[in-house]
Parts: sequence; C-alpha cells; structure tokens
Amino acid sequence: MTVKPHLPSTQTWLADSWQRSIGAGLSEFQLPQELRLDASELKQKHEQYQMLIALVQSHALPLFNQLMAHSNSRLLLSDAEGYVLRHWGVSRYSTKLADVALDIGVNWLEQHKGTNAIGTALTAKQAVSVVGEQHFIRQNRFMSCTACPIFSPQGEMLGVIDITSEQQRHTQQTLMLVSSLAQQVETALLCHLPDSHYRIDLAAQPNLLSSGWQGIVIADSDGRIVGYNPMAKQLLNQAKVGDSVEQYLGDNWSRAGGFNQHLDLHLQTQSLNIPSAKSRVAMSNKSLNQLGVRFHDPQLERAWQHANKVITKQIPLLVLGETGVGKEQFVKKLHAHSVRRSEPLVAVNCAALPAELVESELFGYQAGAFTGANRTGFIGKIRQAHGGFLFLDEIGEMPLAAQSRLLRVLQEREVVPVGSNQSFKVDIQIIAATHMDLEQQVAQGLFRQDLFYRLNGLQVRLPALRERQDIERIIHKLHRKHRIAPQAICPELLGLLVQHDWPGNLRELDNLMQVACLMAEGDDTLTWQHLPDYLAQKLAAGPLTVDPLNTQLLNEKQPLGEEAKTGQHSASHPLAGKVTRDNTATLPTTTAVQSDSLHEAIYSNVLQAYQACNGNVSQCAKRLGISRNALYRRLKQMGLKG
Ligand SMILES: Nc1ncnc2c1ncn2[C@@H]1O[C@H](COP(=O)(O)OP(=O)(O)OP(=O)(O)O)[C@@H](O)[C@H]1O
Repeated sequence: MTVKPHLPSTQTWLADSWQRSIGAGLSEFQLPQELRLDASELKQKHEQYQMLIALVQSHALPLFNQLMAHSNSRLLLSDAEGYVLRHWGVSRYSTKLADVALDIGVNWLEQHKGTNAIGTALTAKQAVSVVGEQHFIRQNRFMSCTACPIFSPQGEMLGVIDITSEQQRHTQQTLMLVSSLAQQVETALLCHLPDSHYRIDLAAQPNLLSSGWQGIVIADSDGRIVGYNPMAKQLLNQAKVGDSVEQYLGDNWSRAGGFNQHLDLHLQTQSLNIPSAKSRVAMSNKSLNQLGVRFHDPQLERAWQHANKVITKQIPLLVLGETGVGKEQFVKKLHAHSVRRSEPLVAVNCAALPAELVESELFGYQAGAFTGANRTGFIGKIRQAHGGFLFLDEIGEMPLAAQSRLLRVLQEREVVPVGSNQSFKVDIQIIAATHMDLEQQVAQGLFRQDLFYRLNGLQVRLPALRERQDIERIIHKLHRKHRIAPQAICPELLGLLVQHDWPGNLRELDNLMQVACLMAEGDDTLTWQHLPDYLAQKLAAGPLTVDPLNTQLLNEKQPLGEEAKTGQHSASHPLAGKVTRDNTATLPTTTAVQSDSLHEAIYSNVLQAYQACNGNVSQCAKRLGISRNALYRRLKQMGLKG
C-alpha cells in the first residue's frame, strides 16, 4: 500500500521542496541509496576547493566554535553540486550523522536526499532552516539543519555552509548565524581577488563599520575598484568594477578613517598587502581560478591565460574551435572573471539572424526607420553591450553588407542606428567566435579581410575533445553529473570513449552521458548496453557507420553527404579493426549507410523534425539532439533559412 505523504502546508518553499522530493521518486519511509564520491573523486574535489575549505576554517569555524562548541552541532561545507566537502564539530555526533550518510563525499541534493537544508538551500539559492519533521526522509528527522549558499565575487554559487544539530530547534538566530558565516567567507573571497590592494569599509554609522554588515569595496594599488559586496553596491549606487574609488569617495578615501559628507558615510581603509602583495596575488589568482575555472588541459589553460591578458585591454578576441568544444561557455567564464563582469554580456548569434535584420539588430534603429519597425525604435545589441562584452557568435555567417558596418564600429567605436544620422560612442570588449576557417572564408571572398584583421586581435583555439589530455576526467565529470545513483563505468567502455573521435565534442558527450545514464538507471556499472545504437555501432565497427539522425556527427565544413563519400571520420577511427567478435556479438548490428541514402535520410529527418516543430528552431534542435547553430547551418544548406 502506498502512503501519501502529508505535504507541509504552511510554508510555500517547504511544500515546493516536498513536491520536488516526491517528483524525484523518493519515499519518506525509505532511506535512499546514497551517491558517494570515490577516493580519487574526493581528492580532486578537495584540491579544487582547497581555498574555500581554508577560508571556511579561518573565517567561519572560529565563530561557530565560540557559539556552538558545547552543543551537539556540526559545521558542514558542501560544493555547489551538493557533495559534502568537510565537517567540523563534536565527533560523537559525527558518528550519528554518518548513519544517515551526512558524511564527507556524499551528495545531499534534494533529488537524492529529499528536503534537507543543504539541498534545499542550493535549489532555492537562499538560506533555509529545515527543522526535524520538515525533512522529507523520516530517518533524517532527528536533526535540525540550517544552510546558506556562498557566492563568489563573480556571483557564482560555490557551495553551501550548514549547521546541523541534534534534537535542537533551529531558530531565526541560527539562520542569522549561518548567513553571517557565509558572509564572512564571501568577504574573505573578495579580499583575495587578483590585484586587490585596499579594502574600504563603508557604513552610515561608525559602529556598523566592523559589524559584518558594512559595505566593502576592494581596490587595486591605483585606486581602481576590483570588487565590492552587495551592501557597497547599494551604498555607492552606480559604482562599477574598473571605476576609480575617488570618483565616489573623494580624494581622501585612502586615509585610514574618515567621513564622506557628500555620501553621509563613514569610511575605514586598510591595506591588504599581507604577506607580500606579489605572492598573495599569485596565490589568489591560482586559488580563485581553482574555485571557478580550472583547466586540466595545457592547450585550454594556455587559451584561458592568453585570453585573460587581452580581455581588459579592448583588444578583440577571436575564439576558434570545432562545434561543441565549449566556445560559448568559455566566453561566459571570461566575462564572469573579467573587470567588466558587472556589465552586460550581450551575445549575438550571427547564424540565426536573418540577413535583412542583421543591421537593425546590431546597430539599432530609429522609430519608424522602416516598415515593421517598432514604434519606439530599438537601441541595438552593440549599444546594449556598452561597458561590457559584445559576443559575436558564428561570426563567419555574417552577411557581407553587415560586415562593412561592423568594421566601422570597430574602427571608430561609434554606432549610427539605422535611419538616423546621430552617432553614439560605445565602450565594448568584442569577442567573436566561429567553427569556420575564417582565413579560407577571406580567400573565397566570403569574409572581409579588413574585418578579419580587426577581429583577430588575439586568436585562441579551443581544442577538440579528442585532443584534450583531460578527456577521461571529463567523461567521469559528465557521468557524475548525469548518473542517477552511485555507478561505475566499465573500464573497456571508458577506454573506447577516451579513444572515440567525438566530432560533436563536449555537446555530444554531454548528450550521450545524459541518455546513457537514464538507460543505466538501477545498474551498478555503465556499459555498452546503455549506449544509444548509433554510438555503440560506431565504437564497435568504426568505418562508415553513421546514424542519419545524428546530423551533428557530420563534418560541418562539408556539404551534406560529402564525408560519407570520403569516409573522413571513420577512416581514421582509432578502433577500426580492433573490436573482437565477442564484443560485437553483444552489440546492435552495424548498418553501413551509402552516401546517397545518407544524404536523403538526413534531409528527410531534419525536414520532418522541422515540420513537426512548426518551424521552431530551438525545439527542433532539441529533438534532433544538435545545437541551434548546427541546425541553422543545416537549414541554410537545405534552403529553408536565409
Ligand atoms: N566545460 C564543459 N564541461 C562540460 N560540458 C561542457 C563544457 N563546455 C560546454 N559543454 C557542453 O557542450 C555544449 C556546447 O557548448 P558551447 O555552446 O559553449 O559550444 P560551442 O563551441 O559554442 O558550440 P557551437 O560552435 O556549436 O556554437 C554545452 O551545452 C554543454 O552541454
């Protein structure tokens, strides 16, 4: 007999969380299977979060010990994926927590553990207390937990800090305490920003200056703002990273203490040069990278380091790489870690813009500039990006007419909206990306040479997945992301996945893992049997086995059907001829597809999906399992898009 859980009715967030727990297929009367990191995965996590753990230990643990040392409580830290990284406090209580697996390396996301403070705070992105009976799983109801997310200065959620106590009602005070612990850690992270030299505390009352609730601005040695907390943002109103502190606080801001009459604020400035500015900056660069961005491939790391050097200097950056290597994600990270992070990142998909709209989208237009124009006019993407980043994705697809006008913007840093003769100055960092060979496009007269040189301030190429030294690590990472319960990957399968050529790169691997993990639900090991047929066939047989549906597997630079004629991917398949009969016997039969039928099958599949989705490109791309960009290219080749 199924017993219907009694949904808590008083608090919406709690009722929502219980609903999610039920939706995840959990039962309140059954301890769920735990998702636990193995020793090497845990070691990697500890390395990655070394700095966060150290800052919790130095900035949150002392206050916790002071206030909670004699209670049956523990302080826990989890990462943003819900894995417990460390815990501190009474050890007797730790044994009891281990019984319900509130233990290092165990995942406490709601989907695995039902309503609980760590998982619910991560989902709600806010501080929550889950007291006794409010836990979804009955066995967890002996404890009361309060958790608060920790955000990086770039606004990324890094993890959750949590106090868990036995048989103790957590009150509003506990919630305040945990929020304050998270705030202490966030302030420490702020002080570790690269180039930080001064810390300026701001408050309306002098006694608030050291309250933990003051505004904090971090500045470099030239007095430029490198970061601030939300309270400082509120107090200084328009302040931006990169602005000079003097602009807001006058020329006396670097004195140890003072009062700004204009803003009615008390100030306290201190120098952050401990132990030595140079080594600290080097340390903080490294450590902050470890928190948010860390690459385990030398080529990618080099691209990251080089890109970061030009990103502050208004030198245009050109990001190259095959489809699905993560160019867009890379640009998002660059923005999030740049001095322009509090300004917009405006992305323009040049492949998706109809030729006749490119100019008005980019440059904007005046009211009534053309038939169908919005009555109020449009500011345009370039001016929207003022102060921040303009990301021109798929730049190789931009029509020639728009290329000329873009060139003018890049040269003069001015925009003239369509139908207007007024020009507007813009301050933008331009980043363009493409999977195409732009030099070849230039040689063929499809891309303006002068624009190419303008965009090509610095070129970075992101490696294809098959070239990456960390491919095995990525396979494990994506398996961890999608697996539903603890599960290993069969070593033979892992070996084959590592050697596969991955023409769709990270996107293809991510999609594959998602599907394979669903197929493998309930199994201890991910094996061949869980792979979609097209991949199992490719891995087993190599040559000329392409699933027509998986159009992204085709070489994007060739017209449809070309690679089937040349056998380009498969001829170089590392596994060709290496698979034994025993292996192939367990696999679906291989279908060698002739180029003509392949050609037709692709056309027909794309067309069918496009029609079924009523021409909705996003839905259709999702249905086909390919990117929107890849679909746009296909539709263009098929004459279905301009
Ligand atoms: N660092 C990463 N780790 C895991 N998966 C990633 C990573 N970066 C990207 N991906 C996966 O790859 C997909 C494609 O990423 P992204 O859109 O950045 O690639 P792209 O190179 O811009 O592709 P395209 O050229 O087709 O526009 C993402 O949606 C995600 O599933």
